[in-house]
Amino acid sequence: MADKIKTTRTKELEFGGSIGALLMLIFLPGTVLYLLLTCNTADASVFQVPGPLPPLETLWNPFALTLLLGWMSLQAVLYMLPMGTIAEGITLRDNSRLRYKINAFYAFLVSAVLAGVAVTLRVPLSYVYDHFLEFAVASGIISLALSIFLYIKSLAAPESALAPGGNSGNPLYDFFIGHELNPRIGSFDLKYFCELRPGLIGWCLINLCFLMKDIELRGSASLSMILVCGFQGLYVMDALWHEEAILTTMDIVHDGFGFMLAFGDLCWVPFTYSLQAYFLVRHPQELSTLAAIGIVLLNAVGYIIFRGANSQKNAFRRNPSDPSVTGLETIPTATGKKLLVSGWWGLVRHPNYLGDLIMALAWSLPCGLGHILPYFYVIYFTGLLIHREARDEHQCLKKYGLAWQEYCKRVPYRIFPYIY
Ligand SMILES: NC(=O)C1=CN([C@@H]2O[C@H](COP(=O)(O)OP(=O)(O)OC[C@H]3O[C@@H](n4cnc5c(N)ncnc54)[C@H](OP(=O)(O)O)[C@@H]3O)[C@@H](O)[C@H]2O)C=CC1
Ligand SMILES: CC(C)CCC[C@@H](C)[C@H]1CC=C2C3=C(CC[C@@]21C)[C@@]1(C)CC[C@H](O)C(C)(C)[C@@H]1CC3
Repeated sequence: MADKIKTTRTKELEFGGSIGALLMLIFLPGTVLYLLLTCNTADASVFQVPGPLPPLETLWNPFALTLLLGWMSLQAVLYMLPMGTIAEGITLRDNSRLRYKINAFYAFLVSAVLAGVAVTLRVPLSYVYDHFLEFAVASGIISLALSIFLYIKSLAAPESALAPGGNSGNPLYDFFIGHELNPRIGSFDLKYFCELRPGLIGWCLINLCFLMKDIELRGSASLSMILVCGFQGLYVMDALWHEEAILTTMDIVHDGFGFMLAFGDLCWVPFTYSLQAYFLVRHPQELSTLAAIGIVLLNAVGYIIFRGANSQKNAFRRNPSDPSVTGLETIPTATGKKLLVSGWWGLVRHPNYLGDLIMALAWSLPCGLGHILPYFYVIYFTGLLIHREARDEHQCLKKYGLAWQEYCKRVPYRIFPYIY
C-alpha cells in the first residue's frame, strides 16, 4: 500500500528555501551563544558590541555532554516504562494511525522526585549555572548529531513516511525542515519524545539549578526568581498534563523531524526559554508586592485564555456534541468539519496564541524594565507565532476554502483584538 503512494514534492519552501535554511543553521546556534554570553556580562546590554567568542576549549566540556546524555537516557527510560495510556494519532497518508504512549506527566513527577532527592542530598546543582554555556554547546552537538542521524535514516524511509513540508528534493532544505514525518525506532517515536520530554522537563530542571544558585549566593531565592520558576513550571506541567493535544499540532501532523525541531526541542527551548532565570542570578531585581500581584494576575489572565482556547478547540474536535461546547456557534465546511465562531475562537482567530503571549510578557516582567535581554522570549515568540499563524491560515484556507473566508469575515482579527 505504502509503495503505491505517489511522490509529492514540497513546492512552497519556507524560511527562504535552501539559502534561508543554511543561514538558520548558523543563526540559531549563534543566537543561543550570543544570548548567554551577553547575559553573563556586567551590564547585560544588547547595545554593546559582542565580545570575541571564548576559546573553543573552554566551551567543550565532556562532563556536561555526559550529564546531558544521561538526562536524555533517563527520559527515554521513563517514556518506555509501561505506565500511562496509549492514544492514536491522526490518520496518515497510508491510512494508518500511529500509537503514542501518554505518560509525560509521570515522567515529570519522577524527575521532580529525583530533583528533590538531589536537593536534599546537597548535590551541587549550581554547577549547571557555572557551566551553562558548556551545557548549551554540548546540547547543540547532540542536536546536530541527531539531525544527521535523522536525515540519513529518512533516506531509507518509504515515500508515504516523508513529511509533506520536508520533501523538496534539496538535501540542505530537507535536512533543516525534516525529511521524515514520524521517525521511529521500533515503537519509540523520536519527534514525539523530543518535543515534550528532555527539553521541556529539562527547562524546569535548569530553572531549579538557577534557583539553587540564587540561594547559594544570597541565602534565599528572590521573589522575581520564584515567580519566573513558578510560572514556567506551571506552563510545562500544563503541556505535559495535556500531552495528547500535541498529536494534532502542525509539528506532529505536518512538519518533519529535522534540525529545526531537534535543535528547537533540545537546545533552543531549554537554553533560551530559561534566559530570565539565568539573567536573575547575575542581575537580581527588587520587586514590590504590588508589582508581584500585578504580574501574577497578568500570568493568570494569559493562562486562562491559553488553556480555555486550547481546551475548547480540543473538546470540540474530539466530540462536537460535548456539553462544554454545544452552545457555541459554528460554521459548516465542505470537509464535514465545523469551525467555532463564538466562545474563545470568536474573539480572535488564534486566542491560544494571545494567551501564550500574555504569559510570555508576565515571565519577563519580574526581570524589571531596565534590560531588553530578558524580553528576548516575548520578542522572539511574537515573531514565531505571527509566522506560525500565517502558515496555519494558509493551510486552513486550502482545507476549508469559502468557509474559512467566512470565518475571517466574522472574526477579523488574527491574534490581538482590534490590533492584528
Ligand atoms: N511555547 C512555545 O514555544 C510554543 C507554543 N505554542 C503553542 O502551542 C499551541 C498549539 O498551537 P498550534 O499547533 O500552532 O495551533 P492551534 O492549536 O492553534 O491549531 C490550529 C488548528 O486549529 C484548527 N482551528 C483553527 N480555527 C478553528 C476554529 N475556529 N474552530 C475549530 N478549529 C479551528 C485548525 O485545524 P483543524 O480544523 O484541522 O482541526 C487549525 O489548523 C498554542 O497554544 C501555541 O500558543 C506553539 C508554538 C511554540
Ligand atoms: C528555533 C526555531 C526557530 C523554532 C523552533 C520551534 C520550537 C522551539 C517550537 C515549535 C513548536 C513548539 C511547541 C512547544 C515548545 C516549542 C516548540 C517545540 C510546546 C511543547 C510548548 C508547551 C505548549 O503547551 C505546547 C502547546 C505543548 C507547545 C507545542 C508546540
